[in-house]
Amino acid sequence: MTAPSSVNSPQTTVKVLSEALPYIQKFSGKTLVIKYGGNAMTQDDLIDSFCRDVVLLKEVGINPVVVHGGGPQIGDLLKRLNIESRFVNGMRVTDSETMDVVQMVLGGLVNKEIVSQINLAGGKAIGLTGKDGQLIKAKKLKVSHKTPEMTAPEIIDIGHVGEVESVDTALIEMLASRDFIPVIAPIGVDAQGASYNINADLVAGKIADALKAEKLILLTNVAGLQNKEGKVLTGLTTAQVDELIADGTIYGGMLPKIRCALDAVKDGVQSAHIIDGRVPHATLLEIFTNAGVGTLITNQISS
Ligand SMILES: Nc1ncnc2c1ncn2[C@@H]1O[C@H](COP(=O)(O)OP(=O)(O)O)[C@@H](O)[C@H]1O
Ligand SMILES: CC(=O)N[C@@H](CCC(=O)OP(=O)(O)O)C(=O)O
Repeated sequence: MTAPSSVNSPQTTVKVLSEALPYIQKFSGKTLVIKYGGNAMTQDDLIDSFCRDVVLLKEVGINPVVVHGGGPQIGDLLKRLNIESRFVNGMRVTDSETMDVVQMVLGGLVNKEIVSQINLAGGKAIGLTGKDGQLIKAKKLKVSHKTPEMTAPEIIDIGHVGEVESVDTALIEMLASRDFIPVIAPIGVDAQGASYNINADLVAGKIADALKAEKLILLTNVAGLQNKEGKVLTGLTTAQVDELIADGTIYGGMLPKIRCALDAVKDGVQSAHIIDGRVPHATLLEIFTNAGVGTLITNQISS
């Protein structure tokens, strides 16, 4: 039977596999925290290719830890329930009713979809929110807001939105050592048992810090951090990032992403990458090739 023309020749396949060898050797035994954004999981085939990539990583001895978002999926259900979505500095204003929806969508729908797809691809995924085993201890986030007209920033209350206080790395390490792939929804809990909605980028960054991960990979729905002309920027310093925020080039959902990437490399993660999750197998392309997809942030350049 003749192979379809879209299928690579055996030579190409073997070349690709052979090129992956140094990367497999470099990252084997290392932990990679991969944040899968809600905007990159809007198509079934993308979820499927992402989950297959995660299973492949585990099969070659790398420890993937998945943290997922689900902002658009929360927005869809809120809309069906006639509840308005509002954001301040890229964070969802979360009243009690919204918090219920956040828990249903992140801890239920989205988490179980990823777990199920990883398991179907042959992996052993375990889904957790930060409440399970008190994995993510959180406290209320204080948001300061300033418009050009204001002389000083004001602190505003955006409801049940949290920030990470601590991460139970022992639980994640125990799962990873038994061949499980942890799939974590960004919900935290405080000492009184109150739940917090936490931006998934911030959770991924803190988990990468706590695990001293080799890489933090943030999959989103853009090619990387872009300038106003749409060019992907890479190798940015903290000062350059501050300028891009001040002039409005970086806004909304990119704000927590770039902040957590800078913090992660400052705190010991080797590199952080903002990559295009709409590209099939974007994760493998980032890890196993020299292609240099998206925006790379390392500690050498982020001071
Ligand atoms: N400078 C920038 N470069 C690229 N994207 C940006 C930039 N500033 C803001 N964004 C916005 O950030 C979005 C990604 O963040 P977000 O919507 O939270 O995605 P995710 O669900 O992947 O976390 C992009 O779709 C884009 O609209
Ligand atoms: C406080 C806050 O904004 N929480 C986010 C949590 C989900 C998330 O971060 O999803 P993405 O990664 O897909 O954007 C939210 O409610 O949308």
